[in-house]
Amino acid sequence: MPFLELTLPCTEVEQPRYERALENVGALAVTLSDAHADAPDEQAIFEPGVGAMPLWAELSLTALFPGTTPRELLLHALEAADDGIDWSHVEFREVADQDWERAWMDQYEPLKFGERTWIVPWNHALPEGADRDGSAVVRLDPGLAFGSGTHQTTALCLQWLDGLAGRGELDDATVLDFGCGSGILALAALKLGAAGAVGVDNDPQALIATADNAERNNVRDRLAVYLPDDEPAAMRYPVVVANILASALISLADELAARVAPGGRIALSGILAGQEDEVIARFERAFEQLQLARLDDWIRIDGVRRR
Ligand SMILES: C[S@@+](CC[C@H](N)C(=O)[O-])C[C@H]1O[C@@H](n2cnc3c(N)ncnc32)[C@H](O)[C@@H]1O
Repeated sequence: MPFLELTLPCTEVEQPRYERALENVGALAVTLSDAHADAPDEQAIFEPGVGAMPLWAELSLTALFPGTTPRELLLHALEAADDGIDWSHVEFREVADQDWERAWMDQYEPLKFGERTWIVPWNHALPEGADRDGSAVVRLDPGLAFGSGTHQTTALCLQWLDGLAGRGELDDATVLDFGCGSGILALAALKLGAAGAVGVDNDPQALIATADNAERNNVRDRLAVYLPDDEPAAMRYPVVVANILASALISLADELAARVAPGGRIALSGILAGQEDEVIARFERAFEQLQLARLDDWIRIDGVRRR
């Protein structure tokens, strides 16, 4: 079935409001990308996903509607949904479904993180090295959820988990993956020795992708998935990883801190270089030994929950 694709520029601040309006008028999927990613390579790095995050300074928001949707009617509906937004800048084009959803996966190759962590596309042969004893292999089909391993923010979290495993700090732990997307981090933690994992996401499609990937990796019985309000509030985790936007980390700081057991560890990702001080300022009361790691323009902050 062909789709009608709507694209419009937006800023990180505008993004949630725009996304809400698009979803309210029935968008099948809403995706964000770098407004200046013209080169095919950059487009390939972008991971399509319902509820994917704004990860760049200037964003382009793209929404998908059934191909039969009349454009004029859609614009009227958007104005009715939120007349405070200037919808005159939207652009339309028709796309075939395979262009939209999965074309990028043709370039998806196995990836190694740290000493032993492998992310291998579900349909790909196991690469040399991944079959060695001690390797932790996650078989992944991100589907429409964010989290294939190709984004720097995910890579920073996988490297962190791999490092914890190297020091035996995941053994028997239950890991909370807040903003689980495809489930990539929760699954990596399980493969690296965690006893259990909990994936939380506010996008129901991400929870489906996470559960499917858990089945694919034969760890479904050790992984629970929840929408944020359903996750048992009394749980305290020795290891928490949250790869969401800096602004979301800042507003969720107290909630996330409350989830980490005293002496437990947290890694925060999705932070653009330049945003780290603001994030540290919100987390330093609850966490000590804060450390920064950087990959390209992206920062990871990790720390230990004060006792
Ligand atoms: C950048 S993706 C990370 C996916 C995966 N954990 C990874 O590292 O690749 C962020 C995920 O967080 C989810 N998310 C964003 N804000 C959230 C919130 N306030 N509560 C729960 N999930 C959220 C999004 O739906 C998305 O799946």
